[in-house]
Amino acid sequence: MKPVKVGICGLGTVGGGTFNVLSKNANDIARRAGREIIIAQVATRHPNPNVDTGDVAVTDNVMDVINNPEIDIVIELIGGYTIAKEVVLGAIANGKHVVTANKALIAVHGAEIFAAAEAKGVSVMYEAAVAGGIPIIKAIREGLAANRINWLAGIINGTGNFILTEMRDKGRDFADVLKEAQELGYAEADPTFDVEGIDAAHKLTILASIAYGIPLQFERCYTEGISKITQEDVEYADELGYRIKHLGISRRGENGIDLRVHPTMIPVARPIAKVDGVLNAVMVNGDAVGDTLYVGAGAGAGPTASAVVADVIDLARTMDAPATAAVNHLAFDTIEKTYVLPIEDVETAYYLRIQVQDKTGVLASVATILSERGINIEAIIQKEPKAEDDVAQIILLTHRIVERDMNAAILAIESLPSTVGEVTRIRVEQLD
Ligand SMILES: NC(=O)C1=CN([C@@H]2O[C@H](COP(=O)(O)OP(=O)(O)OC[C@H]3O[C@@H](n4cnc5c(N)ncnc54)[C@H](O)[C@@H]3O)[C@@H](O)[C@H]2O)C=CC1
Ligand SMILES: N[C@@H](CC=O)C(=O)O
Ligand code: NA
Repeated sequence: MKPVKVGICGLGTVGGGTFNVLSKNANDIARRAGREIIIAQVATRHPNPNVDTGDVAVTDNVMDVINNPEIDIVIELIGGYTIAKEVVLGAIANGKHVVTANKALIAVHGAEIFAAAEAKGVSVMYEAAVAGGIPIIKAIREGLAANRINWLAGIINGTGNFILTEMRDKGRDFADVLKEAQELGYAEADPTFDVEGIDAAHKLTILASIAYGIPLQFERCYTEGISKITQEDVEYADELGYRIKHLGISRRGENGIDLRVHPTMIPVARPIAKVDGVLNAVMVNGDAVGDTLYVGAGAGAGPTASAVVADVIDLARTMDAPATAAVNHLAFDTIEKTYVLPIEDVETAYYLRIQVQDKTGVLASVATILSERGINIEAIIQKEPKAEDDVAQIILLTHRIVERDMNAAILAIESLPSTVGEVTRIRVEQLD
């Protein structure tokens, strides 16, 4: 069969990894794809010291790649919404298939991109966009295709998981670990996307869309990052038999679907609680299969390139087959109408940490506030002040309650004369 020619736009962490995997494993890849895959051209702003481009044509103008008539597949690895979008839409307009790792672009502009691709009869593939090297898109779309998906939950940001793990295991400082994650190529160009949960929200938006057949609706995803997690909370979680993980969670309920990214306390006995460092993990529950768990590296050159190249191989296998319709995300005429629940309507259990000046009678007042709102307490720890001028702490685990009621309870607790500062709240999930 005629070789497939690819053009790579962006030669940074993922672009460099993709170039190297395509070059190093060329023979295995050709065997699996049933044809040779040749890198015809690369567009990049900066050279990559880890890549020897040899005699491959290199340009600094992405339009050279998009307009190169030899190229069948454009691989977009620049990132962001501007040039990346031009590259993707330009490639589609020129009748080329696209592979991208850009979750921000897919989550926010996916509907426009997939519509353009459908109209042109080409495919846009994005396995690398969610959970890096884990073939989670393939698992949900193909492996679990028989199921009605009930819920999914995952650690889907490698940088965040790396930070939380280093904080817990080595007591390291947040900023210091983030810097290391950036040096290792895990973090987004703007690392607030990682630490404030935006990157995980992009990924959850994509996962939920495929899992439930619903539109991409990033703007409805509740998003909370890890930047407010303290060493204290990490230690108290341990004491209670829990781990704090930054999770993306989506559950199909009677009244709608929840779509939320936030720090979550999960029982230490759950396998996902032990998924540490840059590893990602996604649990998916389907009505026929039950619980499934997928674990692997969520960021970095090699793991992400693994997913990018797998998409290229998939395309190489199928793109010239007669009557092969482009597979683009969802069939648009089957998209389900759904209601994404506002976070106030979502029900979870809670960890609360309340700082108090004088404990006498405070616990009773807190218990009254909670019970008046139907909130049951599961466990309590009280911590004496560490120094004379320090505050005492009351740590509570509650049963499940709708967030609106918990918000009201927290406001009331914060208004008590002996409460100091804001109440810390972390949502708790059993994941069963
Ligand atoms: N780093 C990681 O572990 C992962 C990254 N991703 C996604 O992959 C994409 C790329 O990320 P990284 O490789 O980390 O970024 P990077 O910053 O390391 O690389 C970006 C590349 O794009 C090039 N570039 C920027 N503007 C350009 C322009 N106008 N024309 C030509 N080239 C241009 C730069 O020179 C650089 O080579 C992003 O969408 C990111 O979200 C997805 C999964 C994992
Ligand atoms: N910045 C992202 C990269 C992969 O998607 C992460 O840390 O997970
Ligand atoms: Na993936």
